[in-house]
Amino acid sequence: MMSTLELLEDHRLFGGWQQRYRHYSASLNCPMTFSIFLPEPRGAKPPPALYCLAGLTCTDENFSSKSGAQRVAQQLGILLVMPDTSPRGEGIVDDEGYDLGQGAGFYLNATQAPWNAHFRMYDYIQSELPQLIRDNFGVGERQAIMGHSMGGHGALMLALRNPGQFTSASAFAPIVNPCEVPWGQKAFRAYLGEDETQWYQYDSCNLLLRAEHQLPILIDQGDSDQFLADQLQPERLEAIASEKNFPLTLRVQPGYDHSYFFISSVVEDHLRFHAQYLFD
Ligand SMILES: N[C@@H](CCC(=O)N[C@@H](CSC=O)C(=O)NCC(=O)O)C(=O)O
Repeated sequence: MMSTLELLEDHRLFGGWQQRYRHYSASLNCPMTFSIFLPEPRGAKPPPALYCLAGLTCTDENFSSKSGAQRVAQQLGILLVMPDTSPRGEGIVDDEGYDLGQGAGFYLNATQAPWNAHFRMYDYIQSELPQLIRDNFGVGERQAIMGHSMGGHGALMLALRNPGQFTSASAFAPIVNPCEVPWGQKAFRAYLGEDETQWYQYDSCNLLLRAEHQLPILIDQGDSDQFLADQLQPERLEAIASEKNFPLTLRVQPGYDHSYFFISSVVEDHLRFHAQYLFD
């Protein structure tokens, strides 16, 4: 069934258009919102899409209002898709912690009650939303994915699990080994249950160990990030990549923390990185 889009906001921005839509999601079984940046058309070729996944406590509006990515997206001719981070609203189960429930979907398909009624962010980002974007916007075939923190986990995990779907992946301060850190363990136990073998399919370190298909990956990490030691540790993924000759670049940025001030400082590099693979 084709989902109807309700336009919520429409702004001119850097020569393109920043819009926000609501639609009914069959994967999540509830209404969802997403933001999208449409660059000004150039020539007959439609723009490629870059999916931007946000982190814990975020909606689609954190990336759209704080990253500053649209200026370079307009220059390069890249369409940005900024999804919400979970199902949300009345009637959707939640948790009192900021790191579980609404705002903390972890880009997976929950198998455990009560979460499994709505929390299917993996299916939403992997197939439902890209199809919706293709059906409703002029968009090219190529797509790439990036994300921050929990969204960095989502971007890397989705790219590693779906060979050929994304031309490149990048992340700002990602959770790379959720099976081994408190944020991931709490979420995976609640959403996927006690059987840890069910967790591995959503863990980028585990996926990279087994990956047979390569794609270019860029990771930026601030060394003053308050979550670096306990939750992130991107050097774990870098070590596996180096062992496998996988094209992953980890850049450690001195003095930067976990905030959108960090993201906005390096986001231009990420768009230019993806542009190398999104265009002929
Ligand atoms: N409230 C929490 C921290 C929440 C937080 O820092 N969220 C980050 C993403 S963290 C990993 O996914 C974020 O992007 N916040 C929104 C923003 O606009 O900065 C705490 O108190 O520790």
